[in-house]
Amino acid sequence: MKLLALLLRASRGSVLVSALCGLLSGGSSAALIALINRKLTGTDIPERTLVSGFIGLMVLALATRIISQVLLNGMQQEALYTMRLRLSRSIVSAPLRRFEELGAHRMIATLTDDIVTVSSGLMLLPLIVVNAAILLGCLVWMAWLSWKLFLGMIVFMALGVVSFSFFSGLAVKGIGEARKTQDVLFKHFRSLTEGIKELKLHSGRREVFLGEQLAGTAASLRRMYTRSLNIYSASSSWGMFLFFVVIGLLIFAMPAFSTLSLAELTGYSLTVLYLQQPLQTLTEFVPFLARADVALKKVEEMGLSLEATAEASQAPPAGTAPPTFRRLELVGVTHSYHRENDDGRFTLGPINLSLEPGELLFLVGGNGSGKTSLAKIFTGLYTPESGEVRLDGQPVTEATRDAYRQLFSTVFSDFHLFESLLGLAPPEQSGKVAHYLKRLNLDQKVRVTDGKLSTTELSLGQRKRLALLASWLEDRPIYVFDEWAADQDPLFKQIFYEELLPEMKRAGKAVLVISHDDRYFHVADRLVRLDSGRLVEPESAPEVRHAAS
Ligand SMILES: Nc1ncnc2c1ncn2[C@@H]1O[C@H](COP(=O)(O)OP(=O)(O)OP(=O)(O)O)[C@@H](O)[C@H]1O
Repeated sequence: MKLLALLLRASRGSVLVSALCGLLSGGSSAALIALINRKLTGTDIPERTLVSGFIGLMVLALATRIISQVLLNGMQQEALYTMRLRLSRSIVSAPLRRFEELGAHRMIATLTDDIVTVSSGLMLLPLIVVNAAILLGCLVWMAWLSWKLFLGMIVFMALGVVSFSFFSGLAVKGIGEARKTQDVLFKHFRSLTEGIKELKLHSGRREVFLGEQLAGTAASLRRMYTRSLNIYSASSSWGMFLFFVVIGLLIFAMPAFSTLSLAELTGYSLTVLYLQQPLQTLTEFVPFLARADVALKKVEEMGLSLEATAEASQAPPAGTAPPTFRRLELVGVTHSYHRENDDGRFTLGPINLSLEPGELLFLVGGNGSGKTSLAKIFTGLYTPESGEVRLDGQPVTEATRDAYRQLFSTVFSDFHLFESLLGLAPPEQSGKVAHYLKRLNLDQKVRVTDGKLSTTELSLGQRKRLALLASWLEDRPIYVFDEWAADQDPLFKQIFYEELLPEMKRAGKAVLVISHDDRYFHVADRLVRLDSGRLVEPESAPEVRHAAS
């Protein structure tokens, strides 16, 4: 079972000690039953020995149960911790394109739902060990009481296990199918939270979304899980039925066929009855374990699929000065998007383009012409399918790509604003941060304390200014702004194009600006235009200035 393998990976030694304690605990419980049995059916063992044996076994069962559970609790939390971190690292290490293809909704489903399901499954393991040990101990006791009855009992148990496994196999298949549908449900949840305004404003769309799409998927999930759980319930009830058949046979049929004493039969029946509780617990846990197993498989598949494509390169250690450059070139680079079940295919390139320190390069073109995709190749977020990215004449390779990315500071149009500046604003930089906030006209709105932003609940334009602040603090040699000014008011738009960009240029920064603001194209040193993924003849800045005026 995958769950057990997960724990074994966390600590083989602790699993063994814990399993041993669990076995001892279960064994002591079974021995208690044997002792009670003896006492009830009459024995020549002295009363004192029985009482001290009873107390000793009780304490042993308690202590070993606690040790077993405490050890397993520690291990399961350790395993979860490792799993969460490993998966998060795999997500960051996977190529951006792989991440986009898998889809954020799937990763959220795995990081949250699957990991919680695995966690619940792991919590059951200590109880399973203890109950399995009780079962085992009772079986040993029953074999000792009468091996003939024991053989009969084993036949019934085998029948129970085979039929239960058959049915639970069907149910596990159903749970696997349901898990796939759960990904679709998470996609709908994402649309629900991100499209809340659109849904609120249009009752017709809301009803189609909630009543058909979301409800349809939720109903499929309900049907699949109910079916699986019903199969489990039926097979577990069938197990209980077999159980009573055994008791019936013991009480009514056995006396007719065997010479067993009443005391032996009573002892046997008592043990069989006691067995009901651990058996029931074990069968009831199976669906949860099956679900946890499916979830763990999903976590591992996601991890493996991300790790299989993980980038091998390593960035220089954090805190080292950002690298410098003399010339960056794209030589014949191409990129295309393939989508399953979609004939439409967008191809970018081949593109030849260069950038040098102190240069303001504007990248313009219609919607969907490939500007953002090109910026992703430029910054090393996408690997070109063909052609090369060259830094100071040297091709950027798999091994150097992460280090190459450290040249850039970007604000993409779907930027993310972290709540803290993540180490970008140590106390000695506080004067600089205050200066930038004032420059961005945010000093009345936002404070930065211990690197943490007082708020990110701001207008889109203001949030973009904060993203620019982070970018300034990164102080990298190359800046990329993807339609940064699109959400700024006219005054700040002008400040951006006519003050901030020229300042960056004077500071020796190379800046790639993706823009639709033709009023400001004259600011560019060079302007290149993309049309359906192809660079059209670069226009010179003076011509553009003429066209814009
Ligand atoms: N994640 C993606 N998966 C598949 N196809 C994509 C993806 N992103 C973009 N595309 C395709 O690539 C084409 C270029 O997209 P891109 O975002 O690079 O254009 P753009 O020039 O930046 O557009 P805009 O001005 O609207 O921002 C689009 O037409 C789209 O079909």
